[in-house]
Amino acid sequence: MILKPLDREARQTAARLSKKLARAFLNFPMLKENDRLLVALSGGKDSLSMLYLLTRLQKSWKTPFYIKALHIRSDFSGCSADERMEEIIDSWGVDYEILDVPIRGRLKPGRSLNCYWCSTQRRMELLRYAEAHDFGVIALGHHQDDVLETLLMNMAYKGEISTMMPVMKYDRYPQRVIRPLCYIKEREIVEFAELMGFSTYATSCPYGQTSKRLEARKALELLASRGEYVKDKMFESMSRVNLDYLPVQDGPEVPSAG
Ligand SMILES: Nc1ncnc2c1ncn2[C@@H]1O[C@H](COP(=O)(O)OP(=O)(O)OP(=O)(O)O)[C@@H](O)[C@H]1O
Repeated sequence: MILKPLDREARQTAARLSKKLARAFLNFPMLKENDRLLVALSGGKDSLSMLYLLTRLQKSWKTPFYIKALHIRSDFSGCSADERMEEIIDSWGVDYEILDVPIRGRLKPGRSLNCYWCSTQRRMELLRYAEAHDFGVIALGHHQDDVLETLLMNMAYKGEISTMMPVMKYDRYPQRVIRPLCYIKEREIVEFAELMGFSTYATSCPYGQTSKRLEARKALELLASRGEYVKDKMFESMSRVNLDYLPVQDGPEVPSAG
């Protein structure tokens, strides 16, 4: 696969998105000096864009860190990347590894494959690999739209205000999981992937998106039809929780209106 040489527009877009990535690094405790960062690479537009932007940022970031990409290749068709992904990463000079994991083969008799189970298996493999190879941080390619869709889904179906965190840790593992694309919109990634020449190269999982996520996506797009700034406002709202104006049970008897 021949990647397009970066033209002026691609360079400008890369610079704009790198600023958003740097903002995420500055606002959340994503990386420490000399961290070893494992980039989870599906081979799709999001994680490929993330890998490119991280390697770009690595050159100018105030403290050094090491990057390696890991792709988990599963034993069912349509969900794994092929040699084109390897060509792209090779052309960027990034260290990477492909790990074969028999996800379908692990299914108990009578159980069928589903999105949640598969991603949990993948997450466990990433954590195990990170632990075995001394990586303190794992980067996932979720972007701002993913974070906001999850916020809407958790409110609507879980009755809870919560979402995917820009930085988090599992109780049983010392690794940090980070989402460096949390300020970047899906539209921006689509544009960037187009300019970079890997937009047509997408892995498509046959078990696809859940209908709840698709509904949350439609709701988000409807809200943002006034302007994409609405997504930034929604993201910002998560750092500006006004408990005086949320009907918290067991809160003060009569909250003060200030
Ligand atoms: N096979 C895989 N190997 C390693 N990491 C993966 C794999 N599949 C997914 N991931 C990681 O989990 C993230 C979320 O996975 P999901 O399947 O939701 O992908 P996505 O939102 O379509 O992103 P992408 O465009 O990167 O495929 C990805 O961005 C990537 O960081």
